[in-house]
Amino acid sequence: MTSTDTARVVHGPKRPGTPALEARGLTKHFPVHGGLRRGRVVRAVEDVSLALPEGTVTAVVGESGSGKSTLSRLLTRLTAPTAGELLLDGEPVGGSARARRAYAGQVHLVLQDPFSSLNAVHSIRYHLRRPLKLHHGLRGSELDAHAAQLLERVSLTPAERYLDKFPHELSGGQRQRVAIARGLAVRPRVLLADEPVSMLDVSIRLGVLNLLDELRERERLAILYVTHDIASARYLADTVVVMYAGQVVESGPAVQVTDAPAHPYTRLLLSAAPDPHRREPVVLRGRGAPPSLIDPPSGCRFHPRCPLAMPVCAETAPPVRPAAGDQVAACWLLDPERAPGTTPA
Ligand SMILES: Nc1ncnc2c1ncn2[C@@H]1O[C@H](COP(=O)(O)OP(=O)(O)OP(=O)(O)O)[C@@H](O)[C@H]1O
Repeated sequence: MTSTDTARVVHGPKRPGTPALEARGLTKHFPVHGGLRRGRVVRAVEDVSLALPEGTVTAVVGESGSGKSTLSRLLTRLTAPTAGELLLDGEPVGGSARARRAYAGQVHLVLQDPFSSLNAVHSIRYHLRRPLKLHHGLRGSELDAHAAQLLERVSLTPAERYLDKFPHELSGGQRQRVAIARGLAVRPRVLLADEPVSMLDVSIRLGVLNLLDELRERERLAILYVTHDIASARYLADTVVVMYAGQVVESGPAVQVTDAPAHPYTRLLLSAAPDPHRREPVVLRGRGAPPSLIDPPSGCRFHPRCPLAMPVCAETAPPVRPAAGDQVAACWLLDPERAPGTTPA
């Protein structure tokens, strides 16, 4: 592969066949409504192309404000894109109400805070029976049998112990499992998990990550794992996609990206030693701040913070280039003609 500035690079696990979900050139600009910058836009996500094949986990990592949540909301269609398109099983996703309902059945969002998605006044039985009724038309004893199966699929066993409990009677990890079980009731093919463990105690995070891994393996789900914690991304994901200031700066096999990062920003993320007790979004203090997404820096958006920046970095955005194998990065250091120690032709 040579410079890829003319061809669009699709980030995500490399698997033969059609991905369950694919994003092409997803872009989101939020209009600014008040203040001095009224009429301008926040460039939250810029031209992101991503493929999520079944049976794989793709992690999107980056510090606070890098656009991770906006990307996952674009993938759920909760946010309308400024540009770009989504393909489900290779077919462009339609805009009709029917197409939206079908999409919502296939692509499920797992929220950070399971409390916000479970209703305190209803039992677990109610939460699980409802989607089974609405989406699959189940009735009577079938409902309880299927609700119990859902709990077993998320390792809440014996199911009878949980069915009549209320959300507040469960631990955070158990609530997240119930929220995932309820999502599974609709039989999705894609799970979008946005910081699914960041609000849980450290001791139970691994259990929920392992559950996601089981679902990937056993049910062949395509999973997007959004996190600020690059160490957990390495643990769970096949592929890591690193975002900075709304753009993908690097992607590739998780072990490769975390063992031998090609982009200086990925190195910076890795050097901010992951604190497993961290609950708040990661901000890399002491090394400058992420840029304004209303007036992003010219050239490479990372150049004002980059310890290795060259003059070209402030002038021209770097194309995405191969680093090693399936690992790619958008950095001028990967250009043999620009890297330090070489003489431009
Ligand atoms: N509805 C909105 N209107 C205007 N700007 C928004 C909106 N939603 C997000 N943004 C802006 O888009 C940028 C990306 O935000 P986003 O929440 O996607 O980042 P993130 O990486 O998920 O951060 P965090 O980890 O803190 O949630 C930020 O500058 C944010 O302020």
